[in-house]
Amino acid sequence: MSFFSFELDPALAADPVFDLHKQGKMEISCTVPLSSRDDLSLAYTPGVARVCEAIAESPELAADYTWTGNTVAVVTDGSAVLGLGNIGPKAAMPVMEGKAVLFKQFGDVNAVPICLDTQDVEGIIAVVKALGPSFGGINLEDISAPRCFEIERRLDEALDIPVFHDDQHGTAIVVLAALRNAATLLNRRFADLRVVISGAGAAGVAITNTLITAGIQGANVIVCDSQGIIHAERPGLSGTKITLARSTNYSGRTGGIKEALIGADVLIGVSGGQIEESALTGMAPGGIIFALANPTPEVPPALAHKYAAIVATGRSDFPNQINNVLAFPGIFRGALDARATRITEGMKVAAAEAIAGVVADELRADAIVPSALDPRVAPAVAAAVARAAERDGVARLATAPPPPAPSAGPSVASTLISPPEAVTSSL
Ligand SMILES: NC(=O)c1ccc[n+]([C@@H]2O[C@H](COP(=O)([O-])OP(=O)(O)OC[C@H]3O[C@@H](n4cnc5c(N)ncnc54)[C@H](O)[C@@H]3O)[C@@H](O)[C@H]2O)c1
Ligand SMILES: O=C(O)C[C@H](O)C(=O)O
Repeated sequence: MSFFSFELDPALAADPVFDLHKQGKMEISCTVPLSSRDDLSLAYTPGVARVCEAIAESPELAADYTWTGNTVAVVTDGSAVLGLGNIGPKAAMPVMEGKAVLFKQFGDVNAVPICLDTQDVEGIIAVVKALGPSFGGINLEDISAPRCFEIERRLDEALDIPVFHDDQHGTAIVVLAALRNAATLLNRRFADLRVVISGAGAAGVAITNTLITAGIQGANVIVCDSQGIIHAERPGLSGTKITLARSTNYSGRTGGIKEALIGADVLIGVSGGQIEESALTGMAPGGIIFALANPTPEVPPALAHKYAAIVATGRSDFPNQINNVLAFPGIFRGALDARATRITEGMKVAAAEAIAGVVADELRADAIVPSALDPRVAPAVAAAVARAAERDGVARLATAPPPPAPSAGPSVASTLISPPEAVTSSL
C-alpha cells in the first residue's frame, strides 16, 4: 500500500464499473482559443474586465456572457442516495457526477456536482442561496424527506432561477407519463385506477400529489411508509404525512403493505424496502407494478410479472426504465432556454405529457416510456417546458418559433419578453 493512495480490494478492482469510474466521469473543457497573447488578452485580462464591468452594471448580462446561463448545480447532502440511504456527501459524488454527465449528454446543459458536508436545513439553504449567482438553475438531488420539502420551498422563494428537487418532481413526472401510457395500453380509465404507493419520502409524496392532481381519486390512493398504511387515525403522524392522510385512503384502511394491496390495480414502490410475494397476491389481476427503488427494486421484475400485466423498474438493464433521466435534462434545457425564473406545475405537466407523447403511437407492455437513450425525449420535453414557462408567465425569453414572416429571418427566435433594464445596455 502506498502512503498516498488507497488500494482497492482486488475483487472490486476487477469490476469494470470501478475502472470506468477512475478519476471520475467528467472534466471541464475550454471553449475559446488560448494559444496567443491576443487570445489571452481577449479571454483573460485586460479584455475580461470589460465584460465584468458590463455585468456589474447590468447583472442580466451574466446569463449571456458567462457560462451561468447554461449551467446548473446538482446539489446533495448525501442523505437519501438512490435506495442506499444516508451514505454521506463523499459517497454521493458518483451519483452526482452521473447526473451531471446525463445533463450534458441529453440536455446539453453544463452541470456541476456539489456534495455538501451538512444535513442541516438552514445550512443547506444558506449555502445554496449563496451559490445562486454562479448558476442558471439548481437541481436538488438525493436529499431525504421531510427536509427536502422545506429546502426546496424556501430556495424557490429566495432565488430567481429554477429550483427543482429531482427525486420529487422528476420522479413524479416520469411516473405520471408511464401510468398514463400503461392505462391506455390496458384500456383502463386513468381516473379509476386504485393505486398503492410504498414509500412516503421525497418520491412517494410527490408522486401521490401529482397523481391526484392529474385525476386519480384520493379515495383510491393508499400510501405506506416503513410503519405501514398511512391513515388519519394513525398516532404519531406529522407534517407531510398528516397531509397525505387527509388526501388519500378515505376509507381509513389500516395494516401493512399486504392489506394496502388488496384489490389494487397499481403498486408504485419508492421505498428502497422489499415487498414479499405474499403481499402481491391480493392485487387485482392484470394490473401494474412499478418497483422503482435503485439499485434493488422492491419486487424483482420476474416476480412482479406473475402479478401484473405491466412491470417497470428504475434500472437501465430492464425494459420500462422509469427514471428521472427522462425528465431533468429536458426540463432544465427548456427552463434555461426560456430563462425561466422558476419551474411551475404547468411546466411539470407539460414535461410528463411530452414524455408520454414520444411513444404514444408505439406503446407496448415493455415500452410504456421511451428509452433513456431515445434522442427524441429531451428536445420534446424542452420545447414543451419552454412553451409552458411562457404560458405561465415565468419566462424571460420567448423561445417559440415566430409566426412565418414574408421576409427572411431566423427560423427560431429568442425574443426578450419583458426586457430587464440590464439588457438595454450595450456590449
Ligand atoms: N426510479 C426512479 O426514478 C426513482 C426516483 C426517485 C426515487 N427512487 C427510489 O425510491 C426510493 C426512495 O427515494 P426517496 O428519494 O423518496 O427517499 P426518502 O428517503 O425521501 O424516502 C424513503 C421513504 O421510504 C420509506 N420506507 C423505508 N423502508 C420502507 C419499507 N420497507 N416499506 C415502506 N416504506 C419504507 C421511508 O419511511 C421513507 O418515507 C429509493 O430507493 C430510490 O432509489 C427511484
Ligand atoms: O438518481 C436517479 O436517477 C434515480 C433516483 O433519483 C433514485 O434515487 O433512485
